[in-house]
Amino acid sequence: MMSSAEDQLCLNICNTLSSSSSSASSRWKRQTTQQKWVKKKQTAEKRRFSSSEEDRRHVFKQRRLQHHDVAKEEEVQGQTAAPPPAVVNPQAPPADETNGKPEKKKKEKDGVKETGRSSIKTSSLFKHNPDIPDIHRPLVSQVKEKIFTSDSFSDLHLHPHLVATLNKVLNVSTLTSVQKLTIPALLSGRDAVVRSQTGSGKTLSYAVPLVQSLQSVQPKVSRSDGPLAVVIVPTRELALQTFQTFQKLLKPFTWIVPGVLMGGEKRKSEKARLRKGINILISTPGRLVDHIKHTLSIAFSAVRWLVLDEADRTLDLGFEKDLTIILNSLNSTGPGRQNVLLSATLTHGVTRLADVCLKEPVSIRVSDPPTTTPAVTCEPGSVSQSQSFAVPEALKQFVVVVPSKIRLVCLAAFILDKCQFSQNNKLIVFVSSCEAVEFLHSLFTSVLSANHKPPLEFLRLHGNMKQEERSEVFQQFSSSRSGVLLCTDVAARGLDLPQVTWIVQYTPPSAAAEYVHRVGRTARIGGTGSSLLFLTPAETAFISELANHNISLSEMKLLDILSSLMIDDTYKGRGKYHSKSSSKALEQEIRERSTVLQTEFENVVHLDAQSVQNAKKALQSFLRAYTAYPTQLKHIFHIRSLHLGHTAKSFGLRDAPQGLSTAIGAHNKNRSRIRSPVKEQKKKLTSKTAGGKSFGPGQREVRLFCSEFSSGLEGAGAKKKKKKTLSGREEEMQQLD
Ligand SMILES: Nc1ncnc2c1ncn2[C@@H]1O[C@H](COP(=O)(O)OP(=O)(O)OP(=O)(O)O)[C@@H](O)[C@H]1O
Repeated sequence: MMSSAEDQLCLNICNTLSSSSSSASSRWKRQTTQQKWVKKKQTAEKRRFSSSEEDRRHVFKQRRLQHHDVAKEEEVQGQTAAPPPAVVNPQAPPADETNGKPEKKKKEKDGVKETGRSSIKTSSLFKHNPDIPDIHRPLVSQVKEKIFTSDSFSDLHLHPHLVATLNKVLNVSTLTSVQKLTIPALLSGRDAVVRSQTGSGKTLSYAVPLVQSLQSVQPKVSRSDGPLAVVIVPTRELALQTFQTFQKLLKPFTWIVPGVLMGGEKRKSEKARLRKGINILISTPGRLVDHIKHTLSIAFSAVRWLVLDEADRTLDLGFEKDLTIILNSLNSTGPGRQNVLLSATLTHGVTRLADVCLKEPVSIRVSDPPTTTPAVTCEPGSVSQSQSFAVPEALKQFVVVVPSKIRLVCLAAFILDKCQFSQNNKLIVFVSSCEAVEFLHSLFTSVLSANHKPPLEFLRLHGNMKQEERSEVFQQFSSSRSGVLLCTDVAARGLDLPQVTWIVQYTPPSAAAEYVHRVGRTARIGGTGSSLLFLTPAETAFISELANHNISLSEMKLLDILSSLMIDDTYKGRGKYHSKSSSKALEQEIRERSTVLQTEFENVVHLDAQSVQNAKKALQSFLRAYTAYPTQLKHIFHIRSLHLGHTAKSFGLRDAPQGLSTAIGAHNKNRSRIRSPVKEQKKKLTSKTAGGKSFGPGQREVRLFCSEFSSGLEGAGAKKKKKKTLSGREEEMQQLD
């Protein structure tokens, strides 16, 4: 029979299914939940039993050990008047009152209660959460793009060695839709603005005609000619990837030399390479500007191609200044050149840029618009203003609505489900700041990796890492078959990482376009993939915002995700649950296990002063990034709607930290909400280009503050000064290049 304390405990856990959970549970299809996790468990078991003999022995050994430990623990508990179970009723009399141990009394005073697991502190995870609203899913007609055509590269009258290289080295023979439209247009000498969905082969659509054109130049191109083509891309990793593509394409044309310039590399060695001669110059904007200013040997007199890949990003976040310098420099010396702008998200910014630097461009758009217009358009003249975005057809898009407090556990449960209990999943998790990436990386490595066999592999990528490490991680994740990459938006654009199965947006993107690029890291070139967007109950209007851009999401239920904690007993609750219990009991056990996991996170975070400090830093950077959402999304993502205490929990902090208010904004003590951080910046940016035309008013206040692609070579003083005014997201953006 249950003791009265246990009865109380049970009651309390049911009570903790308060507001949010109760409304969720009323919608919760009980049978389905139970069936779902039983099925999950069976699949996981099956997988385990079908694995190698060694693995099997290992699993059994683990289980034996666990049973042994549990038995031992029970034995000890039996001897020491049984401490309370894993989750404790906060209203129940403190443990020390029953056994009178002074040590426990002290911890109670600190607002921390002990559980059955040695020194596990409880966390009221399911209490006082906001209701999870019913999701309104507007009707959306998704924009579709056909990826492949029936034509092949050999139909394009390219140099036979180029076709052979495409077939044998790059393993491609059939043209994609965007390649079929773009390659002939560029071969005919036209400027072009190209929009097609992520992973549809845009790189080859400009790289093939560029190489075809340069290999035919007579007399033959030589290094001393300097740059004949300049390709601008927004991030270092993308620069590296693009450079590697050119290296492959140029195998038969050894006299044409590609080269890459990017922040983080040694400027001196780049200067030396420029002196020797680079014919196809791939660069991030900030570093190119740096060389324009400081490297005498850089000369653009022979440039006949300018490619701006991810052109809308190139214009985002106040980077127009760099682009103006580059265009000025090219215009002042070069002959007539061909210009190409590409992106999966053609926005008004790109249209303005097209007006400025393109001559009668062909507008190439591969899409089946939501209206009845033709499936594929290729028209000269004006560039499309459309704001509807295409996402890969085989991409399954999900959203989960999670109260702030439960976010961390929900992410962990999702990762465990995909990486521990299923096979061959490769996940990218997007987070809004470098510090938050660091925090999650170290927390998950110490809790999730340590608790599971084989250990889960977590990698991280963000702008505050040394370039060497960034490249290493990029290559490592590229070649791995499974694992989790925690990253900032530094990995959102253009990266072609093979076999990524899930994209998780743990913090929502700053715009629908960014959403498209993030999810575009999976389901590439006709492949399958899935994505999951985390939103808090206050942020669900973002679903309608995405619907405005023809993006439709299906809902994944929070409890479904958390139920993966039932698959094995690593985070077991009180241990009374079995598969034949009621579904109410199942929900209760899921919540208990979630609480056990959250408690483990909190224990690790509170292990020492340094790790508490790291969690606070991560929280602070998250809050700062939150203030950087653009004005038009502030009604969805406003710092005021965040609950500091709840948000702190998602960083493993037991309480809302003091002293954040000066950096983030005053902390409203009554409501525990965060006040608006800074007065919204009203000034608009209008920068002039070489042609004297304006790119138009900047849409984001952050444009005023930063040059996203700064090379990091400015004086330390200048850097320091800038930092004072930047938000977390902006700081991260500064590190992109
Ligand atoms: N014709 C083709 N046949 C098969 N694979 C191709 C073809 N063209 C390109 N690919 C492959 O498709 C993948 C995606 O190509 P790419 O990176 O150029 O896409 P993208 O449209 O630029 O994507 P994003 O918008 O995300 O930058 C690459 O691995 C590339 O090698």
